[in-house]
Amino acid sequence: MKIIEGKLSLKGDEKIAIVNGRFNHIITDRLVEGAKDSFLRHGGKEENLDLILVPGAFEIPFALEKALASGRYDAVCCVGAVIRGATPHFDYISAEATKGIANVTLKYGKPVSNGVLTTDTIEQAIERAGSKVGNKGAEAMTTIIEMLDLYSELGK
Ligand SMILES: Nc1c(NC[C@H](O)[C@H](O)[C@H](O)CO)[nH]c(=O)[nH]c1=O
Ligand SMILES: CC(=O)[C@@H](O)COP(=O)(O)O
Repeated sequence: MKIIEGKLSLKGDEKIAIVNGRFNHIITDRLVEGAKDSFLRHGGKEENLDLILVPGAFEIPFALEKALASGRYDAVCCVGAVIRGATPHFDYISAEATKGIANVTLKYGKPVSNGVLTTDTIEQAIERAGSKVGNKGAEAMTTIIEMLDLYSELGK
């Protein structure tokens, strides 16, 4: 059986954007740091990495659409932090952000990852932004690095 999977390495010329929802920036700043660190450690060049900032997770799909439509990027890493409050707002924001990212991704056929935290508590978010559970921003970047290599494997 032939197994086809992407390697965790970049060629060095890949142009990647991070789309970050600034809401809960105490958390999302750490997710961006993790994503950037993963990009550089896997062979990416800092001049090929753009950071696109939007107010919150709800606006991520819009920025993702514009970034991919521009043709400037080989892949996009989305990060954000939706943390439950006292009203049902959490359910709507997290659902729309997730659905929006998925819908836009399918439109362009380029690797996109979803590093948007959806947590019940700030503690859970802290644990996923570079402490006990890891850094979901770094994981999201590593995902598109693997997917970029898989795409090139499949395109051969
Ligand atoms: N509560 C959170 C939000 N809310 C803001 C929305 O994302 C959006 O910016 C607003 O509704 C205006 O359109 N955003 C997050 O990223 N995280 C939250 O916890
Ligand atoms: C995810 C949210 O929108 C949430 O943080 C807002 O908090 P609240 O539901 O208390 O207004």
